[in-house]
Amino acid sequence: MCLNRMEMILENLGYNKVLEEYRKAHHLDSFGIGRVISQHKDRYTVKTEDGEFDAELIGNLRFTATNKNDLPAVGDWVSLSEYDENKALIHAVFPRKSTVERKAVGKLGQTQIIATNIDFGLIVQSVNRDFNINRLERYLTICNASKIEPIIVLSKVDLIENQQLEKLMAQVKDRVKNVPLFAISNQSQIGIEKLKSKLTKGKTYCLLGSSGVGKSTLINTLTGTHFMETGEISQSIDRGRHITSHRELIVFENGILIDNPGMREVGITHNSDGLATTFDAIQIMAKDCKYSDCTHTNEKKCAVLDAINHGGLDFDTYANFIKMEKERMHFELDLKERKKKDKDFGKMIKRVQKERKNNKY
Ligand SMILES: Nc1nc2c(ncn2[C@@H]2O[C@H](COP(=O)(O)OP(=O)(O)OP(=O)(O)O)[C@@H](O)[C@H]2O)c(=O)[nH]1
Ligand SMILES: [Zn+2]
Repeated sequence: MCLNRMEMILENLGYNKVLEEYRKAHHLDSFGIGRVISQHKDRYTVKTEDGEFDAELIGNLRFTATNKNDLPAVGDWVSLSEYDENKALIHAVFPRKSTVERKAVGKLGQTQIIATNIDFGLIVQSVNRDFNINRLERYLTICNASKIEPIIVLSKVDLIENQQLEKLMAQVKDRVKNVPLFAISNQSQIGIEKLKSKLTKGKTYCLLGSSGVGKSTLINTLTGTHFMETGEISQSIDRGRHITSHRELIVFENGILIDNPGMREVGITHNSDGLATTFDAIQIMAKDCKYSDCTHTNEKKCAVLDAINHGGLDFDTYANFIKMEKERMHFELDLKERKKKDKDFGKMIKRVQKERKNNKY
């Protein structure tokens, strides 16, 4: 297949056939196409074949959005038209292949999109203070729930002895099966080339992990640039985030990287598939439980509890599963409650409207 220049540039940004077909089917050919690389409130930076645009939504798009999550987010493909030098209007958001979400802080049962159209999640965990397999499983669950392929990156390996690293790697492999595992150091550059060779042009990688594990530094190491301000430099300014040169989505020769500055706390939302995939051993065992709605906590003839008693299931894995399952149930309850509130509110509005109509003469 012979690609023209536009297609080449867009393909490096992650553009593909599915998006092109959508564009044709929805008669968006007359608009330009680009990818949202950063967002500041209702302003977006959109990267296109002609460079970067400062873009806003056309009014219609803003008013027809039923939910905040319908609006563009970092990673989205959009149709746009230029109206001034480097200024553009966004007319449409393309359907998303995947979204990474988290629980919206302080908002009952609501989610907030972190990034969209992600192919892989680079779960970064540092081998010193941050190392925690339960948390690793939590991030794996988020990936699985979001239909994103996980890759585990143990960082800061310069801080420990080789022997200790081998022990940690064995621990991870023991609990987490079939997920690629890399050990790297931004400091000594160990493992960087190996990780880089695993990344592919045109694929989008979202960095996930606690604050301070070295995500921004890893982006700098991989791209060989200083796109990201890292913790050390910017600690004095507003706890280290968002300096103006900051770009949330970065294109380099081995793919597209999205940093994730917001990932302070990771919560499990309503998608139960994520838990099932992460804990598929438990899910398979659960088929043998006597009750189909078994909670695996106190039931008789529970295959999962049996497995623990007979050494067929690691207790820590089980405990982590139960903890996250509880969180998921809480989230679901919150969601139901919010829906009910919305419904009650809708009824109230209707009633008031009716009363107003009846009072007119
Ligand atoms: N020893 C060592 N320190 C590192 C390494 N990589 C990063 N650091 C340090 O760890 C600190 C945090 O690094 P960042 O890259 O800012 O971490 P981050 O994950 O992006 O943090 P947030 O932006 O808060 O999410 C900085 O002081 C880095 O210099 C490494 O490989 N080895
Ligand atoms: Zn059971």
